[in-house]
Amino acid sequence: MSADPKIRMQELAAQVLEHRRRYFVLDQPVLSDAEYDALERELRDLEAAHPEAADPNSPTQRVGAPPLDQFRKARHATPMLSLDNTYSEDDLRDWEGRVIKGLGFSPVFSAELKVDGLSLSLLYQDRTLVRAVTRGNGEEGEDVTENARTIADIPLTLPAAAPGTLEVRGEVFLSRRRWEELNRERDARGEARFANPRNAASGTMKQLDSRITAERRLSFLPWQMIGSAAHSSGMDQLAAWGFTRMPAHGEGTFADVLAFIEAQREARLKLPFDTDGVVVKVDGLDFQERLGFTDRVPRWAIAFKYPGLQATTTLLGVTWQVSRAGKLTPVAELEAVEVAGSTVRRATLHNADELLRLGVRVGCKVFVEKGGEVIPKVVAVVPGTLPGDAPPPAVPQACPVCGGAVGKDSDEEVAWRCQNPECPAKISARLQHLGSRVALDIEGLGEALVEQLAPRFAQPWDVFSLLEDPRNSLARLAGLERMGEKSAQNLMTALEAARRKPLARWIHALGIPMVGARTAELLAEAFPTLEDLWAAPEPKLQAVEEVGPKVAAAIRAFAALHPGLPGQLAAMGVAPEAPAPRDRAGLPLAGQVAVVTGTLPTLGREEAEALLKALGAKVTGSVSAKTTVLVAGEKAGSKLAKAEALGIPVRDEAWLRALKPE
Ligand SMILES: NC(=O)c1ccc[n+]([C@@H]2O[C@H](COP(=O)([O-])OP(=O)(O)OC[C@H]3O[C@@H](n4cnc5c(N)ncnc54)[C@H](O)[C@@H]3O)[C@@H](O)[C@H]2O)c1
Ligand SMILES: [Zn+2]
Repeated sequence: MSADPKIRMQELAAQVLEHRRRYFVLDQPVLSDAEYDALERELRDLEAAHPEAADPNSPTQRVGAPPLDQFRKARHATPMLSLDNTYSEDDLRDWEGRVIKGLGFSPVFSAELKVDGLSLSLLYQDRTLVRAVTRGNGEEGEDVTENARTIADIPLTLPAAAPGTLEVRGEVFLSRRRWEELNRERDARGEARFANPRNAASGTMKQLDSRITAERRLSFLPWQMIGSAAHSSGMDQLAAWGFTRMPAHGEGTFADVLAFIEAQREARLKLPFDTDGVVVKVDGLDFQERLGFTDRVPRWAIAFKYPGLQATTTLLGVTWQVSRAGKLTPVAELEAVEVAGSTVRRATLHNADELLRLGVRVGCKVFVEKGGEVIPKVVAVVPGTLPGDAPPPAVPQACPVCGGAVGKDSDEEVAWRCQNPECPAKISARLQHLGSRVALDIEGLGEALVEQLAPRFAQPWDVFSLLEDPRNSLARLAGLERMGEKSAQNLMTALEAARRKPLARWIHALGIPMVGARTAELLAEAFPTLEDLWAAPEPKLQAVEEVGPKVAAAIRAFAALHPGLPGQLAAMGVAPEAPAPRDRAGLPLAGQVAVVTGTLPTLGREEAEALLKALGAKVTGSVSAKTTVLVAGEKAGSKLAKAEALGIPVRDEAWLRALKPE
């Protein structure tokens, strides 16, 4: 790196050009966007500080990259520019300042999500799509009309209300899901992964065979209608003519824009596709025209970018974490890197199959991504960084926590598991489940405490042994990390109360494979105590609604593995509260087996089910010969058909409400 600004500018310009080629032409970047943006920013800043030494042909003066030779080139009637962009609110305020200076007042702004794809210009003549062109270098792009025709969101013809000639610009993109699928196909063919959906979309638009493009199911969202009186009204019109409207958008004052940016910071992460910011535009065309353009960008628009969710870093090693039910998950140990404001040192590699497909080797560089999920993940290897000699990381032969054997439960299973039933790692996952809100709801039994407690117990329910010698337990608990006397006392109180929680919660809390909350509830109704459940032979278990041979076998296996459990729990003072079906006799729906389906006019599914239960009915999830009534709403499907076929009476919400005693 040179200290001489002129030489440094040349270095940077060469790097920027090379990275643009990799990104725009090859669709195989080796930097994250944030890393690339930093290079371009440094070059711009140097050029601004040393205008006399700046190269007039610098890439900062140009848009994108030249069009590819494989495609026919087409000129844009109006240049397709880029957007000025910023990561800071201060810069955004400065931009508003310049707009006010240009116009004399602060106008109405529009704000909408910045979809991370590639821009496309669509030309309609006689209300028919005649040409689709990529941005290219802004002056001319690639004619990709055949490929554009395969995109379902792009209308091939417009309704009579639309003008005969029309140019629409917008973003072509791939959903995250399609990107992942596409990468799997590439893995299978030994091709490098696309680092992100944007690269995948761009690669797809450059397919010479439009049948391939069609298979990949690209999407399109418009962000400009050339010539419309205002941005917002143009977008409304396009929506009326068959285009999809940007999912999040709004118009208003500059303060509204700032609020929109805040609101979208997290909300956008729930969308099925990537967005990298918010585009803010002066809404009115007359004002846009007064503000005009620089060589490269309009003055009337700016992109506010959220901190990039991707970074590149070096893979230092692969470790294995033993998670719930003994599953072994590979974890990437990374050279520390900043991603969206926090330091990332570890990222998930999902499972052994994905690890293999990703093709990582210790020492290579990887793209890591922090999306909507809590745990960052490794998404792809940075092309050209695989060390030649390192072997692929292997699944460990022994459990890294307990040293127990590692295996798969069945051939179809993706996950490798520790086979030791008493592995402390498993105990901690099961203890966490036991205390979770859906199970015994033991307040204070959080992750940090569970981690510390688990190694002391052979089974999760042994946590109740703490109640045997409360004084001693309190002292021990209070001595644990992040615990004090008060929280120790609270935990003891919560444990005491949990001993008398309903039987259904207890059955669920034990962690019997295949027995969820709902099955537990049905079992609790059929077997008033744990002893009864433990003693039940398979046919008796299968007589319970929703319990098939697999679930019955799982219950039997669990009981066989822990034969003394009901007695052991009773000895610790556990006395689950049995459901009270006996006093149901007088209720209007006593003895009925009900199923709810479809959308009811006012009641939610859970509310309707709760009401049915309160009225004495048993509620199940599927229609069978045992069902005595089906409560159906709008859009009821196969359950309704089945009930009708079986001659089961079908009722509606009004019927249910009428039964309810006021
Ligand atoms: N990783 C790398 O190596 C590398 C290299 C080069 C460029 N890049 C990335 O490419 C981008 C630069 O490309 P750019 O010049 O196209 O700028 P840009 O993508 O940041 O912004 C301009 C583009 O935003 C798109 N856009 C999406 N939603 C829009 C909306 N609602 N309204 C208007 N436009 C909208 C349009 O296609 C427009 O052309 C940056 O994100 C940069 O990080 C990365
Ligand atoms: Zn283990």
